[in-house]
Amino acid sequence: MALFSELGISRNTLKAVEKMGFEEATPIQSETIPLALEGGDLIGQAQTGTGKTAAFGIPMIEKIDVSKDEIQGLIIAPTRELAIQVSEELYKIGAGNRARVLAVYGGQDISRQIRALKKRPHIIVGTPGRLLDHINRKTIRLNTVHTVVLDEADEMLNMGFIEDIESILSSVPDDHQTLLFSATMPDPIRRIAERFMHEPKTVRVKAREMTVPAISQYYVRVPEREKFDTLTRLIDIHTPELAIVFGRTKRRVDELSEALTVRGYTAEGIHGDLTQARRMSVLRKFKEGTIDVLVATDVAARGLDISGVTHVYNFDIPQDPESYVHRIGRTGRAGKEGMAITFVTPREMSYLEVVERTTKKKMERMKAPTVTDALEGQLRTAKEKLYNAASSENLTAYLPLAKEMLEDQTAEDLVAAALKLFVKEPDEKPVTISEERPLPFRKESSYKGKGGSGKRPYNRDGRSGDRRRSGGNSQGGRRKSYSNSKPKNQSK
Ligand SMILES: Nc1ncnc2c1ncn2[C@@H]1O[C@H](COP(=O)(O)OP(=O)(O)OP(=O)(O)O)[C@@H](O)[C@H]1O
Ligand SMILES: [Mg+2]
Repeated sequence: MALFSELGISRNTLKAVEKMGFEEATPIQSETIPLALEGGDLIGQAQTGTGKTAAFGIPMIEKIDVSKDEIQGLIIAPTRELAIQVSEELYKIGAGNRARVLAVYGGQDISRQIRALKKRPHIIVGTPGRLLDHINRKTIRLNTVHTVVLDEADEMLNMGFIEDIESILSSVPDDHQTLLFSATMPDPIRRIAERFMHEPKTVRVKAREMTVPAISQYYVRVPEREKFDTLTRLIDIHTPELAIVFGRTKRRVDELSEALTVRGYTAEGIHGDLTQARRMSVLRKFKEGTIDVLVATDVAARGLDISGVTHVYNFDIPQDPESYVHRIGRTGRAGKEGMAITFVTPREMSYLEVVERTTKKKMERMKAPTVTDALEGQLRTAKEKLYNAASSENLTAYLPLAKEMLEDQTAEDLVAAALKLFVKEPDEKPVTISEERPLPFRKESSYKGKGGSGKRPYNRDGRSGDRRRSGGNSQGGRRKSYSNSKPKNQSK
């Protein structure tokens, strides 16, 4: 860790960073900020949640000449939510300089964006589709841009986005500086990236593992049809502050959020088929804690920084190791702890090995809890909470009533009742979760990294996760529906 004041940045920016509550620079920040300030191209790779946004945001703000009313910085991000989040962070970093930052993304009224563009922003943060739209309408001109950032660079240079990126970059002056950042950078993508850059330097924060140590990682071997009960039991035992459940397809997400709601959890889903207004309102409710469980496709996997996410459940194991890294990286951010649990069906065990080999980290096996386990787990937590409250809180105000109650009822009955109030008993309300086709069986050695196979259908504008498998195994006719009305009393 280094001090921001040692990194050669202006007083205004230093103050802004201090106001954001940052005390010391993270390793990726202290390594890349001075380098980026020198002006060369740069690839920055560091684990999720380690402050890559400020690592490119600070030098970008430093390079903006606010006396010029022109677009000087361009940041491209794969999803709308991420574009908004990054623009907010840039706005904070640039507050001391009064740098104007604007986010442009699909799903928002374009005429509103055109009006905002008339205020002459210095920095534009956008999703590829909407950026191209503005370029074609000539409502955005990039001929004054000197710095370009691709956040989630590997995703942006993957199939489906690369043509958009190429065409956006073709309207930026040749001598611009390019900064690429991501937690993952598979080799085939790195080679593509280098084509876009001029003698790039690579900064890779040295870490033995690709994931942060603050996330404890588990897998549960569980047959497809037992996944839902396993999930609810785990949630009951873990009592997450905020949890994200990742599903493979949009339909999966809809069914899961519906089923969780039926069983008494406050859950909502987010995926690329929802209107932008809906996506934003779900995310806002999740950040505020109005909903505890966010069910999502990979649309929420990259870059989103939501504090308080303590648990990530991969209801379906992701197809690519990179997706795994980004999904679980929604927890364990900025030095906080987190837990990630991945469900693996017996047929999909080879994917687990691929993920582990890529991340260089073994997941620990966790047994699928039975109804009894779930109850015992919850009772342990309830006991702890009661003990803690009894020993650490001031109970004077409650004692008179407590004494009174003990005259009517035995202490045992009252404590038992208090415990019961903490516990969510098994709920048997019927829910429907369609069976997902397992990922195609593959021999471990056949994994070659993504990016070369053209498997991702082209679809513009930030619907990251949903682009991937929207055709394949999502709505195929091979699904079986089953009704999960009676949870089995035990599962293996
Ligand atoms: N120097 C710092 N000190 C304290 N907190 C920081 C610092 N830098 C960034 N943060 C905070 O850490 C969190 C994660 O930062 P950020 O979103 O930039 O991570 P990231 O590396 O881009 O992760 P991802 O790979 O998931 O996109 C944010 O809440 C950010 O405000
Ligand atoms: Mg990021």
